[in-house]
Amino acid sequence: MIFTLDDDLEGLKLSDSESSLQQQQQPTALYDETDEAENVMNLDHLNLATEPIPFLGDRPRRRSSVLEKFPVSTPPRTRRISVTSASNPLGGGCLDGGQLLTHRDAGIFRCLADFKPVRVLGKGAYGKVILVRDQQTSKLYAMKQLLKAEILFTEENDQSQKDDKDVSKLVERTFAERTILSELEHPNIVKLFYTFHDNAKLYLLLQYIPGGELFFHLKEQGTLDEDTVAFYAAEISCALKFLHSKGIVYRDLKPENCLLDQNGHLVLTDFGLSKKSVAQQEVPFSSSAESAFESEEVTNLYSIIGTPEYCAPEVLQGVPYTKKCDWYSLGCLMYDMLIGKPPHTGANHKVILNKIQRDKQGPKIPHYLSDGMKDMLSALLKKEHTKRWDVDKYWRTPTDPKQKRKKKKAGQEKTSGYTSHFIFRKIDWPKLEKGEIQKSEPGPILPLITDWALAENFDSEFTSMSYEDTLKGIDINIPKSSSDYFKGFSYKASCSYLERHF
Ligand SMILES: Nc1ncnc2c1ncn2[C@@H]1O[C@H](COP(=O)(O)OP(=O)(O)OP(=O)(O)O)[C@@H](O)[C@H]1O
Repeated sequence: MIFTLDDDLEGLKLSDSESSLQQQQQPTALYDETDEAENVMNLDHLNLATEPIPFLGDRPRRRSSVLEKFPVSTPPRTRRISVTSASNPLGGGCLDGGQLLTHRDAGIFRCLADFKPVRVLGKGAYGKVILVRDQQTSKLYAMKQLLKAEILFTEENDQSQKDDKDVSKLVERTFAERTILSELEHPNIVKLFYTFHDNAKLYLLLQYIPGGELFFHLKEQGTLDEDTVAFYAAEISCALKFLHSKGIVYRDLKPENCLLDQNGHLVLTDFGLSKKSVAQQEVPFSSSAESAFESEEVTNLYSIIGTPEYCAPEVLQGVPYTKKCDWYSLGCLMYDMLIGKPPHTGANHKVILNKIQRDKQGPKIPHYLSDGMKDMLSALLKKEHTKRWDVDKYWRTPTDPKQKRKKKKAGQEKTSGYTSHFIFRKIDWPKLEKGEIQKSEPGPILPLITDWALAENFDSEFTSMSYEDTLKGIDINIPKSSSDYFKGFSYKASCSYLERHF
């Protein structure tokens, strides 16, 4: 039985089966005949999922869609992540040389036998995330597992390998999460300590964030008050601004990917869909790098990727897009925290895309929100990205009197300083940006944690799952030559990094 929270669909009298049948038979033009011709968009090339979105209780879990514009040659569930280099500029080890690492390698790398499973924390499209205990140190980690077979074989026929070009592209993208996370250190971004692989899987050993998903807390509380939303928006903004300054577009912001740490601070996880722009890869973080990034707009991306409910319209349209798509997603997430659902929902992804396209002025913002919050949401949720607030550019109000602000005309992009917005009046930005608030003050929601190993803030749907299968070798006949694809995946954070964070 599929439900939708969406008012527009509530009036439909069709039974579920009729409704989904009709949706599948509908032509995929987005507007009806009364709409302007230039706004009509054909979605056939997107190979959109029309299967129902899984519904769990009051709040449905949103799955990432991974779709490509040119062409849709691999199944939509195939992980599509992209990065052009697997190098590690921060000095972690990378020595596996392509052999199948089922053994510990001279004490440098870790292997599966080093970790004892405690319980399942979550499940994504490509495997489970398991809470594990390091047998040597008793420290807890979140172990994310990715099945190699998902990357190497097509979904229609598990025995047929994809062609070489396809596979190497997908493998390259599989490195993205490992590579991007190994280069980052930010209080609101999850830390990566080790990666390794064996015959069947790739493993990422991440910092365990015990407060659970924001999704879990939203499910419990329904909605959050404006001050709480402003606080989390500020923490997410710090993380996004940091990522953008490194040339990384996050692309999958949603409550399922926002975790709360033990002090109630927000930590972004799941960088599987993130993308690092080519031009930014070797550029260190500096003001000049930032301005080069702004002027070049090098992150013109094309992959249709993310979770439709939180995706910017330009991403869904398959036209080139930039880091601004993350600010639209932040608007969707804030809307969700305030209202209890993202701005556009529907029984399947196609319905959601149609609604976003139909909503010419952007989503309707409820009248009961404060004027400040309405102003913020409307600036972030501008459908036309050229009119959307360029938060990276207008992060602070300029102090230089020569940089006088032009008066903003109605409908135009906002040009005032983001951090000075009224909704952030209680945020101490200098302390937040330095990571001092994250260390010294509790966040607005303090997760209940009696014992870290109990994972009390994670859905029992996952914590009650069996993990036996996830820690056994899987008997999959992966050709030996395929091992080369994963050469360089194993990684260990530098000693100083490990010391700083444990
Ligand atoms: N570092 C962590 N600490 C605690 N829990 C985590 C951590 N990383 C992930 N999880 C849990 O596991 C879930 C799935 O992780 P993640 O989103 O990285 O997997 P995925 O396969 O990429 O998922 P999806 O297919 O939805 O994109 C998260 O939503 C979260 O509940």
